[in-house]
Amino acid sequence: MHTIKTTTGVTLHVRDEGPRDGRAVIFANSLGTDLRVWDALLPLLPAGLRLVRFDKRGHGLSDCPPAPYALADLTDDAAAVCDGLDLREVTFVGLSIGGLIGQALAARRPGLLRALVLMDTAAKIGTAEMWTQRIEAIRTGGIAALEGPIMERWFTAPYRASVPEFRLWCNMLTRTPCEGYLGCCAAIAGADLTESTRALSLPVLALAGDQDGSTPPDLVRATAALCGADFALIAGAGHLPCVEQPAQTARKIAEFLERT
Ligand SMILES: O=C(O)CCC(=O)CC(=O)O
Repeated sequence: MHTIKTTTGVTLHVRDEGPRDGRAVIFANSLGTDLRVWDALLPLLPAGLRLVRFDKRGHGLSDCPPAPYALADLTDDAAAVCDGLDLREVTFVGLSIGGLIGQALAARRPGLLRALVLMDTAAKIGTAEMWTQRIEAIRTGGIAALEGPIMERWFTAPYRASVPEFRLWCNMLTRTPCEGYLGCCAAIAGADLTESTRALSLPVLALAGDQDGSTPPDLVRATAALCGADFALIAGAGHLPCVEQPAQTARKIAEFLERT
């Protein structure tokens, strides 16, 4: 377990595993999850990689400054993790809002990133109106009030019906600090990376769960087309393919690492 303190004084929870001289791969989690979202995936990746993951602000064990956050704040945090660990030629794997952070970091620090994996994400996620409604609903009823519909977007029906760990993901979501969740909602609401993502020139792989209800496959495919990314569907997964189909997801990432 490591900590990185950003220049604005936010302490981030970081895990840094694998050989220090291995190829650096950093993972950024989604809204309402923490770095445990990568637990099933990481052991399935090729040996010898340096695997770094962190809880974005307001999630997991990282500090939770008051909402709202801007995508630039979250991007600064990710840059602070890379710089704090002296990572070079980084492959960035970002899930949903983590993918927004990856796109923004690739545009801002082209020399830092070697390749980008965009998992169940887009250059723009939802509309400002949709996020305002979600923020109001959570201010009124808490995150628990939205658990049912969020879980329908995150996981396929068979997973929700029969996998015991499903309850743990519900708990992770509803135990996310409200302020952290709302802060990140504001960051997503204000983010439209269409133009900067169109200008990216690094290798990009876009992945989408074929039953993702949050960032549906067509939305992810459209973002892939913007930056000339390879696109692949993960069969039998919702918004979190790294949880629901870790072996398929690991295979796609391993093939991408092999050729980049
Ligand atoms: O998962 C994210 O990071 C944002 C996209 C989203 O809306 C997730 C959800 O359906 O709650």
